[in-house]
Amino acid sequence: MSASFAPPLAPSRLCDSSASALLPPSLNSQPSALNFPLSHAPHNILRISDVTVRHGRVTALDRVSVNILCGSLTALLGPNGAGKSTLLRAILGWHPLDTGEIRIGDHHTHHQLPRLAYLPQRHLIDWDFPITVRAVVEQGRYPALGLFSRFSKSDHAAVDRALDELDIAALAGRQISQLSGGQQQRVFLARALAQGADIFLLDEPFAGLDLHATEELAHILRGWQAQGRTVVAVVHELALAREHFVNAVLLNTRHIASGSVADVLNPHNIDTAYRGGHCAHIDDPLKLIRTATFPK
Ligand SMILES: Nc1ncnc2c1ncn2[C@@H]1O[C@H](COP(=O)(O)OP(=O)(O)OP(=O)(O)O)[C@@H](O)[C@H]1O
Repeated sequence: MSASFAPPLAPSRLCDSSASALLPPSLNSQPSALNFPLSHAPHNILRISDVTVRHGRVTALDRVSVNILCGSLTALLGPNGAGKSTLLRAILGWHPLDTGEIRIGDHHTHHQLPRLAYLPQRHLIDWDFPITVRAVVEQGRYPALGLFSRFSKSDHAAVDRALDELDIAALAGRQISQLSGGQQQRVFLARALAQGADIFLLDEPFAGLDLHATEELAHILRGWQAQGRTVVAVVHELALAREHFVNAVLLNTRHIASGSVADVLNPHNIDTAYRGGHCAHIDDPLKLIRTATFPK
């Protein structure tokens, strides 16, 4: 099954031809924050067609087709083992595809990797590693540097802008181990931003965040979307997806549904995704929907 959808909000500014004129002054004065040319109209920035990924004998994705519109804010949902992380990693080119193809716009992903920024799951990051906030954010510039290249003024400026945008400039000298979970998450988002990417693949960015940090992160992601950045985030809580996201993709090894959050998270789709797959222990999908519709 294939799906293509437009966000219900205004078209992405970075995705249309008048983008630079519409950008907020803070971004207009920061040309190197975005390293990629602006296109002429909203379009499908991620084109995932008939993708199968197997890990040995396990089929993680089975002929999944879905398009993600440029400048959209999309929650990627599904039960444990549904293939969400595999899909993000496949987009990054880290898993060979058994069938199908993934394109960034009209191009193969390997020509477009600098456009993609990835936030791994929290547990994959060594938070005790002795490194400062600024040094983590500087890592975002490394892929663009040659082997022995030094940081240029524009690299330092990109790091400064990312620290400012995530409001963590005051923490630049601190060790990441000394930060709260919400602050740590901002550091890694700043690293992604410093890279100059315009497509953000975030694996469970809300995991472990309290209500306040969740609200702050959602605010940041909505801001990115308003600026025309494309955000795809793995989300486990349906209520969170309903409250903070515009679009949703529901997976359970196969594509179940995609479109606006309201359309995707209906009882039928949730039942199909969570009962039909690995999560038969969820005995009341309607309860999930009630929770999703009326978050406490
Ligand atoms: N490196 C690997 N080797 C073998 N099997 C893997 C590997 N990575 C993932 N899998 C399997 O592929 C399937 C999809 O895993 P994936 O991590 O993509 O799911 P997920 O939806 O992200 O799950 P979760 O919500 O629990 O993080 C699972 O059955 C998982 O056990």
